[in-house]
Amino acid sequence: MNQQLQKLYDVAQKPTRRIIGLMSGTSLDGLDVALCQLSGSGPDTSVTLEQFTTVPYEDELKTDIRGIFAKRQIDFEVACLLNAYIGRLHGQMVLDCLHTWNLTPADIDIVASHGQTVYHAPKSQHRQDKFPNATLQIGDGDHVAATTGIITLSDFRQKHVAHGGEGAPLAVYGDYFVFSKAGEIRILLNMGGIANFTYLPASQDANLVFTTDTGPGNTLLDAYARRFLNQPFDENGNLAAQGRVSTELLNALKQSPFFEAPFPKTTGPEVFNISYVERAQQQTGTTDITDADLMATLVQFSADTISEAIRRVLPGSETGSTQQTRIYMSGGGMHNPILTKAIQRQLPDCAFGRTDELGINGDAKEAVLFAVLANETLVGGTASFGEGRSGVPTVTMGKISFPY
Ligand SMILES: Nc1ncnc2c1ncn2[C@@H]1O[C@H](COP(=O)(O)OP(=O)(O)OP(=O)(O)O)[C@@H](O)[C@H]1O
Ligand SMILES: CC(=O)N[C@H]1[C@@H]2OC[C@@H](O2)[C@@H](O)[C@@H]1O[C@H](C)C(=O)O
Repeated sequence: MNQQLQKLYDVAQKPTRRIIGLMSGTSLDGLDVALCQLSGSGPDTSVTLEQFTTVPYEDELKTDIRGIFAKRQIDFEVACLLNAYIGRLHGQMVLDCLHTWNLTPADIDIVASHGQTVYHAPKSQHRQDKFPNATLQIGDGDHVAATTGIITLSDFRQKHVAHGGEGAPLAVYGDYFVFSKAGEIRILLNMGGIANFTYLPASQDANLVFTTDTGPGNTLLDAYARRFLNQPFDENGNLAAQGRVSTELLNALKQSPFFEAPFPKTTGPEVFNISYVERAQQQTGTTDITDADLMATLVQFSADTISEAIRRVLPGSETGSTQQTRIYMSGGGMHNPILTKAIQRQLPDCAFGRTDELGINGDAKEAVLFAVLANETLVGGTASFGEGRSGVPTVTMGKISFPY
């Protein structure tokens, strides 16, 4: 037998596995690297986060990625070069982290690499009958494996699409396996570039679990922070705090068909970008509002669309429960007090916390997710979510790259 195959077989049989989860999100802030210890699978998954760091991206890399990111027309050579380059770079970043943590590649069983999303096109967005849902992540897993010498699982989203999903949010698998608790209605709210949540019923009935994107999280805030402040983001919502919400603009921003569509649904900066905001400003004659007012309006837009989506699953809605719901926040948006306070004001009946209180650092949660997904591919694969009726196909994800 190929020795690498034997190694994989051995890893799958170990009582615990050390898996490094890698996530580079739509904010392009850097690579999240989560070293996890995992045992069990499916709802019996147990995960301990041993180490976590975000390796920041150099400005030049951000510019290169932005050249092709979420754009319908791009320089294809750049995409081709970045696919290999990002794979190698992520591999090198893993090696640097291991060095800092006084570990070697031999201490790690698997790398689980999300790659960099460069385009996301669910059918509801591209509207071309003959084409299925589609999504594209680059940073090829073979390069990660060859650079680190560690067996790598990557490109997790394609199997989800192949089984009728939109390729996202994948968080639902990890959220259900790791955070579901009998007797508690939990909502896991992640606020990255795009916001999404997973609904976990108190019954823990997998058929009732579902997940959806809600629309923009930080993506528009970051785009305008770059323009107005020459900063990657509006730290602590400082600029937004100085502004007043324009109700007319806010209402126009909420007119996207995305918000009318039923759950589950996904989106990205392909839809929610500066052009989208500019069109809404032109329609409402608000092109001359101050930078602070625009930022305040965009924060309110994220907060409203997040809370309006969550409200649809609260007691009194179709779930019929009267229990209090606890919302566990994660992702960079949880550090923006203007955003979180606006959400809390809109959902006064909910209790709020962070996933940190469930043992997983909210900044690390998405990287941990990919370690959980890789673990599931190696040792699980049987957890069923109601035959995909909830948009959560029962599949294992990730392609296997041997280093040699
Ligand atoms: N102190 C802060 N004040 C305001 N915003 C913050 C703060 N810290 C982080 N953020 C926001 O969080 C973002 C990074 O979030 P995160 O790393 O979760 O995004 P991502 O993983 O790239 O996104 P996605 O989940 O869409 O893939 C920053 O770009 C910024 O908008
Ligand atoms: C296509 C893509 O990369 N989508 C991301 C993005 O970032 C947040 C939101 O949009 C989410 O749906 C998804 O990532 C997380 C990790 C997910 O799949 O759960």
